[in-house]
Amino acid sequence: MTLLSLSETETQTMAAAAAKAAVVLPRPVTFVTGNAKKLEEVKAIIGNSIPFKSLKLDLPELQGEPEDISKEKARLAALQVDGPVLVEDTCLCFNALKGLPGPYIKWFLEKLGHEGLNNLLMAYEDKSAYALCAFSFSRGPGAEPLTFLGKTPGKIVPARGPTDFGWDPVFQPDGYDQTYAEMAKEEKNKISHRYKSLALVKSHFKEAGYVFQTDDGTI
Ligand SMILES: Nc1ncnc2c1ncn2[C@H]1C[C@H](O)[C@@H](COP(=O)(O)OP(=O)(O)OP(=O)(O)O)O1
Ligand SMILES: [Mg+2]
Repeated sequence: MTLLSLSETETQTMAAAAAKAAVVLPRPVTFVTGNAKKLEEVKAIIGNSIPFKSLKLDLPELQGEPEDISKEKARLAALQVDGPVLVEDTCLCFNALKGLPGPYIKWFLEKLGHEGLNNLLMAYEDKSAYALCAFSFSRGPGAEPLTFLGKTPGKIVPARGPTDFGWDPVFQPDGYDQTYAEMAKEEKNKISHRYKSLALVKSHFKEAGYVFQTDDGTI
């Protein structure tokens, strides 16, 4: 048998090449979100590094741990899109409340507003919190999603700055005098929970070397 006559190094090289064989994705990655502001940030951070389009869809979210919610969103999105997808779920976690509201921040914010979020911590001296972003990527229906987590520590403060993006006015990242809302977009996009998890997504794409198929060949 030919294989038996190969040296150990040659066999290893072949195995490494096979493992590195490029995975072909049938189309660009669709980022599925119902949140226009999120999309804006993702576009600004990803740039041209990943062939990418978007779909406005508010996917149902399972209850549970952030990573599981994000993975399940990716499974649902892959079925809807019938192709490769990227989704994101954001949590705002208060340390005094052992991580809550966490993934439920959207509903807490909607019902309680910025002042209400501050009031939740009134009985506690510890105002520290962290923003957690979980991106999940699925290659398509049935493929197990990969999850990339980014975390930015900070504290909850009375609202300051423009109020056009969710809880940004009440979150002040550690090492800064400004809230997320007060910071310049470019500055925020350099340190945010979303930036950190997207950096992991980008390096995964670089390592995996996915090949994207288009109607007239591959890109
Ligand atoms: N800097 C921020 N990054 C992400 N979300 C933020 C930020 N500031 C405020 N939010 C809000 C938007 C939502 O109310 C909540 C995050 O909930 P999440 O389910 O991840 O978003 P969403 O439902 O608006 O979009 P999606 O359709 O992607 O789930 O936090
Ligand atoms: Mg949502």
